[in-house]
Amino acid sequence: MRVDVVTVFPDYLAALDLSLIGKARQAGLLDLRVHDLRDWTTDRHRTVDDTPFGGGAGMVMRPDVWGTALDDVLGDDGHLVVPTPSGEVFTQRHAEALATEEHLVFACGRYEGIDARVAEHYRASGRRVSELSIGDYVLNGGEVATLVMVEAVGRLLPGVVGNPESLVEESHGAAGLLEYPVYTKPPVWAEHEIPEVLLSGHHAKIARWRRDRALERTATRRPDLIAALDVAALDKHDLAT
Ligand SMILES: N#Cc1c(-c2ccc3ccn(Cc4ccc(CN5CCCC5)cc4)c3c2)n[nH]c1N
Repeated sequence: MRVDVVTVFPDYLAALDLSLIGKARQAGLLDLRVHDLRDWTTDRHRTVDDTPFGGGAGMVMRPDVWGTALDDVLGDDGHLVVPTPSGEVFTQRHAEALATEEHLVFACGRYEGIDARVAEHYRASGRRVSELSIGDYVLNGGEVATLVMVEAVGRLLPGVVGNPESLVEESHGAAGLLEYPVYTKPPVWAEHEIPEVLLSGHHAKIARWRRDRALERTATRRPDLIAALDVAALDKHDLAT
């Protein structure tokens, strides 16, 4: 997969040189390129923003600069991803769908956002465009959201995560449940013991206990997920354990 990121803060994406995503890049599993939007400006001040039509606080990012940048970077096959507080909330389902793409281009806005005609223009020209938000809180730009989405998508690519098995059982996995609690040595820490069933070696009981804890957590912390629970997948998951 090729991923391009266009931003006025290229250094923000340095974290993608590290850990699993960094290793995936070195292994050639992920071709990640970060671009400075100002490289497409034409004035001596390398201006990327201007005042908003209709008034209001702050500045808006110019469509002309973004247009020349994205025309260069999108190529024929790029799927444009625009992080924005007004986007659809990004979920594991979005990560799974984006992980099937050959080429993603993330447009990181700043100020009060990118001129709305940019996303409109590429959608109207038949391009796949996803305007996505990573949650209901306000950030200062799209870079943090891009880091989140590139990590969530990148780890789903074949060969990136050592044990693909671990991708199946995760929170928000196939059955849509939160993750069960995990423990490791020592068996007693600060007078806290390990749930006995986990020491039993009885795999069916352990799987059932984990499923029950996941259900409990989900009902307590994310009742909204219970409503959307994929019971069929849960049963399949249940039967498989
Ligand atoms: N993903 C994601 C995001 C973002 C995000 C993503 C991209 C950009 C580009 C600029 N900003 C800053 C900003 C701040 C406030 C507003 C609202 N204003 C009200 C009237 C006109 C705009 C618009 C933008 C961004 C924020 N925030 N939270 C998320 N989950």
